[in-house]
Amino acid sequence: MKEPFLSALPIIEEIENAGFEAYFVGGSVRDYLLGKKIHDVDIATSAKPAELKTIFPKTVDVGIAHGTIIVIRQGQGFEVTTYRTEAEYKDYRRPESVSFVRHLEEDLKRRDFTMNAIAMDKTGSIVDPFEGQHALKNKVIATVGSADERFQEDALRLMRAIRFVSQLGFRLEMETEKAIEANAHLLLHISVERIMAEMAKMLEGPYKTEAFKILLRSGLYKYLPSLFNKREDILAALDYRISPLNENQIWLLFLYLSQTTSTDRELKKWKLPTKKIKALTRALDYLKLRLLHEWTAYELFKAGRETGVLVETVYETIQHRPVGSAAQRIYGHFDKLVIKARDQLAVTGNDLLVWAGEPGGPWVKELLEEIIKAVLNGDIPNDKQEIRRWVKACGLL
Ligand SMILES: Nc1ccn([C@@H]2O[C@H](COP(=O)(O)OP(=O)(O)OP(=O)(O)O)[C@@H](O)[C@H]2O)c(=O)n1
Ligand SMILES: [Mg+2]
Repeated sequence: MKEPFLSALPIIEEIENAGFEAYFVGGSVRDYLLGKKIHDVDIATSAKPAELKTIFPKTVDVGIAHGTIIVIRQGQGFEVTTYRTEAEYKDYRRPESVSFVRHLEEDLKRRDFTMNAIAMDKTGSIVDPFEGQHALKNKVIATVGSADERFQEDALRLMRAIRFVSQLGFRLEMETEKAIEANAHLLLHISVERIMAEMAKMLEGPYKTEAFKILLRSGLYKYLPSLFNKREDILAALDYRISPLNENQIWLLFLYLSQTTSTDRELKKWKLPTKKIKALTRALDYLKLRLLHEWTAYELFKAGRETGVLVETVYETIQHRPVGSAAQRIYGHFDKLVIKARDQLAVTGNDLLVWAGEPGGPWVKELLEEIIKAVLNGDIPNDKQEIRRWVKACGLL
């Protein structure tokens, strides 16, 4: 067995030594069987949280009502969850509390998709009562048992199904897709934060074009917080071009396509971090300029490298051109800028004050800006005396 399972093995062994069962479950087993990179291992056990606490001296309660604790071993944390069932799902969300059960199969039965309902013991043997391996082999996403029931237990699974399409390129089994359509409205019961977390993963997936198609076809898009939710026309027009774009690039493309006049409000509805909202709003302004003309040295300097790449990539997408060389082009442009940061300018605000012999004020910042523009545009070299001469000659001082 390999990492990261290897370092979690002692946890399973200690639980077994205490007379209980424990298995690797969920995404780690799925990704392992797919030969993909494994993020975090989840362990499911027949031991209840209180019993786990007698086995392990160091634990952290993270979701004890859901039966999840973190076991700390040699400074590393492992999520261990007691077998549980769907007895008390309410309001189409994860339940407030759960009923614990003693059999693995009962636990696997209430998981979302067959590919996520596979368990693996400490020797690497697979327990797969719902034919999850078959689904992996056939690249199919299918719910465990009744699709309506699974989506009604936790409507976030509607989004999860589609984000797995985006990440894995699998297709949805027919009943599962029909149930997404029939239950789409239940997404309204799910918090924006949880929807956003799935959306972020969806936007990073290599098969996002397909995911968007299903979002549209199933009608699920109508129940998203904003931006993607009203524009059937835009969603229908998205094609292979969006597949190389990352999350930020897609938000920017969408802001542009939607022609929204209230970027801030639309993005706030998704509860995006304020910093990200600001960055996207700023990028949208540069994108509008870029659509009018080629970057000027001053604009690129003001935008900065990262925003420059973001804007240029989306610009190329809008122009129906491949985005492959956008970043390199911006880096090349940026490298040629006479100054790349304000502190590289040969004069400071203080110099201006001394030259003018006048008290400070907004004029200092304004004049510095004029100088920066002139230096970047190549009107004057970045040299203190030359700048002084230029400022005087222009009558700016
Ligand atoms: N709404 C949900 C969320 C999770 N699960 C179950 O809990 C496991 C772990 O959940 P999570 O870590 O959220 O997702 P993963 O499938 O592990 O995907 P990822 O690789 O993105 O973590 C899933 O595999 C699935 O068995 C579920 O049944 N229903
Ligand atoms: Mg996981």
